[in-house]
Amino acid sequence: MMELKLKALAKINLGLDVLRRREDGYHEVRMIMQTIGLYDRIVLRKTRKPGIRVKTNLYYLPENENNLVYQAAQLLIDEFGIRSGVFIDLQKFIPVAAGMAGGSSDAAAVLFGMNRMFRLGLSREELMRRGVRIGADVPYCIMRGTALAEGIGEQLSALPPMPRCKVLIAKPSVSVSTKFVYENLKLDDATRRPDIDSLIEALHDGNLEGAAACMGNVLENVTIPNYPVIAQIKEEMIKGGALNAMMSGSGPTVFGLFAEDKLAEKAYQKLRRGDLAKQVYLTDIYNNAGKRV
Ligand SMILES: C[C@@](CO)(OP(=O)(O)O)[C@H](O)COP(=O)(O)OP(=O)(O)OC[C@H]1O[C@@H](n2ccc(N)nc2=O)[C@H](O)[C@@H]1O
Ligand SMILES: Nc1ncnc2c1ncn2[C@@H]1O[C@H](COP(=O)(O)OP(=O)(O)O)[C@@H](O)[C@H]1O
Repeated sequence: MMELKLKALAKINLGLDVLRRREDGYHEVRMIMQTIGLYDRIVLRKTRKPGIRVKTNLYYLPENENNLVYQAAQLLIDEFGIRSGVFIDLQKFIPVAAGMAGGSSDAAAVLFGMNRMFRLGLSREELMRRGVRIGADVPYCIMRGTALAEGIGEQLSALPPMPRCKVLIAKPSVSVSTKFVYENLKLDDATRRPDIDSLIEALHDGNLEGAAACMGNVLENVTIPNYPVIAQIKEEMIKGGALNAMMSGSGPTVFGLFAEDKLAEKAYQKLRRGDLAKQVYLTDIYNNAGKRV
């Protein structure tokens, strides 16, 4: 197999709670992860010339070892002494630095693809264990679907799939670094925390409205005071009929869940015409096979 075409799907966090700060600066989390239908396209090609070459359609993304796809390829080349080279063509559609695990999902796709291309024989779990060296969200991006993520995000348990609904995505043009958000999170009694257990219960019941009502992201305590546009987008989605709307990951992307396709389409058009967010998408919930539910 000389060439593989891969899709790297984005995620949203239906719930995100932080339990404590560890000695090494990382945080122990409890998050509900969900794959959605927004994706980057990756073409992975085997080359006779050794080494890794990366090409992307976004001028501001690195094409060297700072790109997470480069790191994913390097990891397997080193461990397995792979002698051919690889060319990775990365076409980005997932908003960058947005809280949607775009880079992590690209890395996950390359790990998955190289495992097949070079017949390394690694199981999904073995790939996941390697992925965490690249980023806390990489193991989940290999697993996909609906999952509870604990530890720093790498301890995963599958959950019953999120019921079908429309997902409206809006990314305002502000940049927020994940590191900044975690560093500025205060975990005192005044902090509003989501109830992750109730969210899990609603998923077990297949209850969309119940799950939406339990959504919450503790990191909004840091980002909303700094970027009020996030709260404005949430309000607009809820006014437009969303069951609920919330920031994904460390932000600044906001997503809204809609039970009715028509309302979702209307809210999508309105946000696209307005000026709260430049990048606006309407998509669906995806499962762990990378298919729409
Ligand atoms: C917030 C979340 C929620 O899914 O996602 P994004 O907003 O990035 O999509 C994740 O916890 C982000 O995971 P990821 O983006 O893979 O993190 P990494 O690259 O490993 O770490 C970036 C920085 O975030 C902080 N970090 C990350 C994960 C974690 N559990 N605790 C942390 O404190 C650390 O300061 C670290 O230096
Ligand atoms: N393949 C990649 N896609 C996107 N960003 C990447 C990639 N490789 C490295 N990066 C760097 O990682 C940073 C955050 O990436 P991204 O995964 O999009 O955000 P988030 O973790 O918020 O979902 C960017 O600033 C970018 O420079």
